Amino acid sequence: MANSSVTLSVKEPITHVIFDMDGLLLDTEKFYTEVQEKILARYNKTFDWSLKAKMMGKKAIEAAQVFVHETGISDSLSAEDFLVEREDMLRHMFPTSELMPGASRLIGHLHAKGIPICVATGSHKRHFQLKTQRHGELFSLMHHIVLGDDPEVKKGKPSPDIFLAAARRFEGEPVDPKKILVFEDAPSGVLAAKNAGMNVVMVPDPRLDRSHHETADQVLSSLLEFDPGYWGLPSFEKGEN
Ligand SMILES: O=P(O)(O)OC[C@H](O)CO
Ligand SMILES: [Mg+2]
Repeated sequence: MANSSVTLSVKEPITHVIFDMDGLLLDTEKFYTEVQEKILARYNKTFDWSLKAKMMGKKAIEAAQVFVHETGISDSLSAEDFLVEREDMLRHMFPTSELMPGASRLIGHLHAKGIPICVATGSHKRHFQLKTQRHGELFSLMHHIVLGDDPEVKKGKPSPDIFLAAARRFEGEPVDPKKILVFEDAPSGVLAAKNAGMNVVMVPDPRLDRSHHETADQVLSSLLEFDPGYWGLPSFEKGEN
């Protein structure tokens, strides 16, 4: 993590914000973990956080390839068959998705202050619809949403593709990446934001190895801890929630 004593005088004030979705705005990473634990148990193997760290944030097929190869089950289960099997369980779980603490307050605040905000998620369209079906009002505050199966997203995170596509879709002149703040929970997402030349606040699951924190500009244990003023964004009003 960068030295927190760095002051605003050497940092461009943030004008635009990009949010990751799974594990950052929505508490959906637990569904992937549960399903992957179940599948691996069949092969007498356990799913751990070092494997989770390599999969999270990625496009479905990219994560699936990591899963079958890293666990050594690729001769018995192809990445494509893993996705079919996983899908059957996930589609029942996703509609129950809940917001992460502080997500609603932060999105509402930035929107009310006129800060352009958007989502950049590795999730594809069908999963996005299932996960957000109870949260339409909140997601409607986003200027735009870039999904993992968007034609402009050639490669998933840690490629910068998705964040560069998200930046291009804001109104007006091209936005300097140094003025964009990305919120991420996944190591691949943090790297993608840095590869795009952007600032990144990481809100990692506490079970993730701390070595993954080092690339982020700031690490928080919850969105509730975020101080907009530190980044040159409008501060929360007293009592705002
Ligand atoms: O974290 P996101 O929103 O990029 O989503 C990526 C996958 O769908 C889940 O890890
Ligand atoms: Mg995520």
